[in-house]
Amino acid sequence: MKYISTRGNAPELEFEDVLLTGLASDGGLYVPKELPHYSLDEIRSWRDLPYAELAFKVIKPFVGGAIEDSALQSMINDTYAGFAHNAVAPLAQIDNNEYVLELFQGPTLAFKDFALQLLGRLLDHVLTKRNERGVIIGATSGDTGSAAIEGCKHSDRLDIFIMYPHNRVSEVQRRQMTTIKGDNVYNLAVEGNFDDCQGMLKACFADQSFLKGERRLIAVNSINWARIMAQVVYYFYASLNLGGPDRDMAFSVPTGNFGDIFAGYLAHKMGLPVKQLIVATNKNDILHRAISQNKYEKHPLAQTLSPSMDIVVSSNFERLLFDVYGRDGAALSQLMQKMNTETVEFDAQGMAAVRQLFDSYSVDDDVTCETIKQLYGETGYLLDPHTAIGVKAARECRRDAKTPMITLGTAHPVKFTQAIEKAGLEAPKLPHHLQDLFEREERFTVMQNDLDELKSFVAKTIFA
Ligand SMILES: Cc1ncc(COP(=O)(O)O)c(C=O)c1O
Ligand SMILES: N[C@@H](CCOP(=O)(O)O)C(=O)O
Repeated sequence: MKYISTRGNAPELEFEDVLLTGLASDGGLYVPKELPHYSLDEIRSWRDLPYAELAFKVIKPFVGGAIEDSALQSMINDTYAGFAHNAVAPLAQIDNNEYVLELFQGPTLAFKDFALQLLGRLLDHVLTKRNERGVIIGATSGDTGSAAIEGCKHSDRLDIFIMYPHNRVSEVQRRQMTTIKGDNVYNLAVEGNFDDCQGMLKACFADQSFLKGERRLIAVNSINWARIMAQVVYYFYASLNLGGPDRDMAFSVPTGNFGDIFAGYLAHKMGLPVKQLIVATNKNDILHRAISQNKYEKHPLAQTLSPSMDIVVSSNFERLLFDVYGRDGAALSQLMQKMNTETVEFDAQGMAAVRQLFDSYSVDDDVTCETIKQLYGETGYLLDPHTAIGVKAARECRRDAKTPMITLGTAHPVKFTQAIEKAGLEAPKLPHHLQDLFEREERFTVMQNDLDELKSFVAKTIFA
């Protein structure tokens, strides 16, 4: 499998090199040159597979021959054996034909575990084979950070630096990152927001001279293709468990960096019958406005009760726009420059095609809390605020009642007790493995929103 950059001016890479990078050298994101496509018969034949076996089927073509089958299958098996539920991604029914796909059964209680617990293993495997060391710099609004640290903390091939917006993640999220003991783990509390952190991360890829050519810079955010690849699997899994591929499915996806919903779009392009994908946003609704009004206009980032989705510059939207612009890297490159500084209207025909599959909806904090309360009252099922935004959007945007509607349950409610309490409900208890989280010692460094400070911190640490 070959990978190309969305901006059309970077070398084509094979899987291993895509895994060991982040942004392409032209500033774009890597995507497969050609996607695998499956017939309904092939997809149907996967119906009874356990999650890890299905994951192997879906992931293998993206890896190509880069990793032997037995090693790949065993990394996948080990990854999902660490999840709390035997089904790995169980479906909870919340109404007639309406479901939550629980993607929070992994060790850090958010959907990020699906890709990041595997990514840590893949990175370690490939770096060991090449006898190389890598530096991870990651940006998180709360969940990617802890999942990446959990996935990479055992690797002596990696140093991992995670930037998060100081005082803008939940207390559980922060403690999940800052209490991990590991000589290779550094938490950086940046005086800024998630966009600032992600902006610095991208700037590090653009100029890597601070690593003196001695270390490889690797991304754990969804700009890394391997993240998206692993997230495609659960769309197939959910559908197959509800009668797919012999019926259409609709998915509502709490959205920030557009990685998770982009994985759903890929599943559809790979042959899975998907009737509707709903982009569910909080008050940071740039994607909702872009899709519903064809107007891409940045508003200042708002702090909400769903902090993981407090994102304005949504990286993976570029991967969708690449298709909207007929995979023309030069045209997209110009467009992306324009989107940094101007309000942009996208190609009308391309956006009309997008709207055949995508709908969007924005939910504010009050309605998020009302949704948590209402669903708990109806069913006794407790939603986290991000998933609540998905459920609300699903109910508002549903096109028909016959198609099963699956909201991606992106996090466990215990991570976001502020919203649960604001909804007038009692916060759940931490699971057993995190029971002493509030007694553990924290380690983090507060840092200005300053690229030079970040680069010199990283360089000083790894070359000490
Ligand atoms: C709990 C939760 N829900 C939803 C999202 C949004 O996912 P994406 O960034 O892939 O759009 C995130 C983070 O990105 C998250 O942590
Ligand atoms: N919500 C994320 C933000 C980063 O998104 P990613 O999927 O690109 O890693 C977080 O919780 O960190």
